[in-house]
Amino acid sequence: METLKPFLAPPLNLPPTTLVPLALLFLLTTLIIIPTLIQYHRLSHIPGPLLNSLTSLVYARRTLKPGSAQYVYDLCRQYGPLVRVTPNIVVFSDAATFRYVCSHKAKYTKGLWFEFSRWDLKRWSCIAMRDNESRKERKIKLIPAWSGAGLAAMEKRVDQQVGAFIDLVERKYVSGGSDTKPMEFGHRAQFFTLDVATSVTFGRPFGFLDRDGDVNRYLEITEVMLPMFGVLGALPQLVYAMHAWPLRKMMPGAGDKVGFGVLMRFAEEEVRKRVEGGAEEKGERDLIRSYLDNGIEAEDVVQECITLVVAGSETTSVVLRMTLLALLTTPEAYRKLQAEIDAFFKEYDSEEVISYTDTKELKYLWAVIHETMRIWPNGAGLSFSKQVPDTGDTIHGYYLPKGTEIAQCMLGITRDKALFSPDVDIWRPERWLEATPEQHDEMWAAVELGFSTGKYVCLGKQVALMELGKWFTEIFRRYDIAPVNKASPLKLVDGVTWLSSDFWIRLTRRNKQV
Ligand code: HEM
Repeated sequence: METLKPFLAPPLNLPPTTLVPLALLFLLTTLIIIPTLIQYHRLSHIPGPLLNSLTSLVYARRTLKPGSAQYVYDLCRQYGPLVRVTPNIVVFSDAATFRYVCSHKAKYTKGLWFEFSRWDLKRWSCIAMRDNESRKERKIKLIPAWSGAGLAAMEKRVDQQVGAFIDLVERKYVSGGSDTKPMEFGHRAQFFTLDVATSVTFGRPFGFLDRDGDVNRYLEITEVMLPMFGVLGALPQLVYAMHAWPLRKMMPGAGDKVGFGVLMRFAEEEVRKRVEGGAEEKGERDLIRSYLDNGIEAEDVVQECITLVVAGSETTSVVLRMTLLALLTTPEAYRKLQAEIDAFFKEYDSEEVISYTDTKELKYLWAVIHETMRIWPNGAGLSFSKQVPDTGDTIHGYYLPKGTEIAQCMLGITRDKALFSPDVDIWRPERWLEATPEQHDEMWAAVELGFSTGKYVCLGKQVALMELGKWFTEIFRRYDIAPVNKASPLKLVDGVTWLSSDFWIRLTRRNKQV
C-alpha cells in the first residue's frame, strides 16, 4: 500500500475545480467518444461522408428540410454502389440488390424502423413483424383475400369511390365561363384513396368524399406525423424511447376522440361485429371475414385493418397528384392521353366505370402512370430498411456485419441511365412505348420495386393500380383540367414521400360529354 501511495495521492489532492472537468471528460470519453469510435470503426470500410459515419444527426437534420430524398440520391451518385448514410445505415441504388435483400432465400429481416408501425405493443400486423418465420406464417393467411373473388369485390369498391369522386365534382367543382370553383386536389386525392382503403377494409368508406372534408381530424393529425417518419428513418433507435413510458402514453390509442385513435377504435368495433355474427353487406365476404376465416386472431385482424388504411392511402394519392401535375405541365402528353381515352369510348360507350381489364388496352395511360412512378417513386426517403442477418453478408464487395441496416435509394433505381436512356430526369411517357417488349418488362420490373418485392411485396398493388387507371380514365373522359396557379401549380417537398400542398385545379365539363 505504501508503494501505491504516490500514484493514488495526487488526483485525490486535486481541487474540485480541476476534478469536475476531469470527471466530465472521463464521462464524455466513455459514454460518447469511445462508442462513437467503435461504431465508426464497424463500417469504416464503406464509403460515405465522414460526419455521417460518426453521427445519425447529420442525416436526421437533413430530413427536416426539403430535398432529403435528393440528398441520398446525390450521395449514391458521388460515392458509388454502397454508401454509408448514418453510422449504422448503408444505402444501395440498384434493383438487383433490392431483389436479393427482399428475396425469400436471403435471411435479412425487417429493420428497426418497422417497429414504428406497431400500433399495439402486444399485437402485430404483418408489416411490423420482423421475425421472418412469423411473418411468413401470417402473410400466407393474408394473401387469399387479395385474389379471385376478394379482388373482384375490391374492384367494385374502387368503382363506387370513383363514382363518389365524380359526384363530388358535379356537386361542388364544375367551373364554367367566369365562374371558377377551384378544387384543392392534394386533399381530394387523399379523400379518394382513404375512402377506397376504408371501403376495402371495412366494407364501407369513412366518407371523406361525401363530406368533402377531414373525418375526425384523421388527416390533420397524420399530416403532422408523416414528416416525423423521415427523422425516425435516420434514428430508428428512437423506437425504444417511444415504446417506453412516458412517451408511450403520448402515442395514439383507441380511447382518443380524434385522429388515428378513432381509426383504431373503429377497427376494433368492426372486427368485434364480425366475430359476434356477420356484419357484411348483403352476404358479401369482406376482407375482415376472410382474414378471420383464414385463422388470424381477432386482435391481430384489428392490427391488419389499421395497417391497410395507412399503407393504402398516402402512397396512392402521391401517384395521383404527381401524375396529374405531370400531365398539366406537359400539354403534348395531356392531349395524347385524352385522345386515347376518347378513341376507346367511341368504340365502347358505357356509363359504367371502366373495368381494370379494359384499362390495359390504354397503353398511353399506363405509360403515363409508370413514368410518374419512375420519376417520383414512393418511399424515396430512407424508410423500409432491412437488417443484415446474424451471418453477416457481402454486398458489392463490402462486408456488412450482422445488425447493419440496409436501405434502397429508389431514385437511384428508377433513374438508371442504362435502363431508362440518358434523359432519365425528364418525365417522358413515350419511353415506355418506344421500348421493346423485353426492355419494357425490365423497366417496369425496376419501377414496380416501389411496391417492394419478394417476401415484403405490397398486398394492395393491384388495388392501387386499379385506382390509378380507373380514376384517370373516368376523370379525363369527363373533364378538362387546368392548374389555377400557373407559376407554381403546387408546393412539393421530398422526404419520406412526396408531400404536397396548395395544388389548386379548375375542372370544366368537356364538350363531348359521356
Ligand atoms: C402506389 C401505391 C402503393 C405503394 C407504392 C405501396 C408500397 C408498399 C410497400 C413498399 C410495401 C412494403 C413495405 C415493406 O414491408 O418493406 C407495402 C406493403 C403493404 N401495402 Fe402497399 N403500396 C401502395 C398501395 C397500397 C394499397 C392501395 C393498399 C391497400 C388497399 C396497400 C396495402 C399494403 C399492405 C397491407 C402492405 C403490407 C404487406 C406485408 O406486410 O407484407 N398498399 N406497400
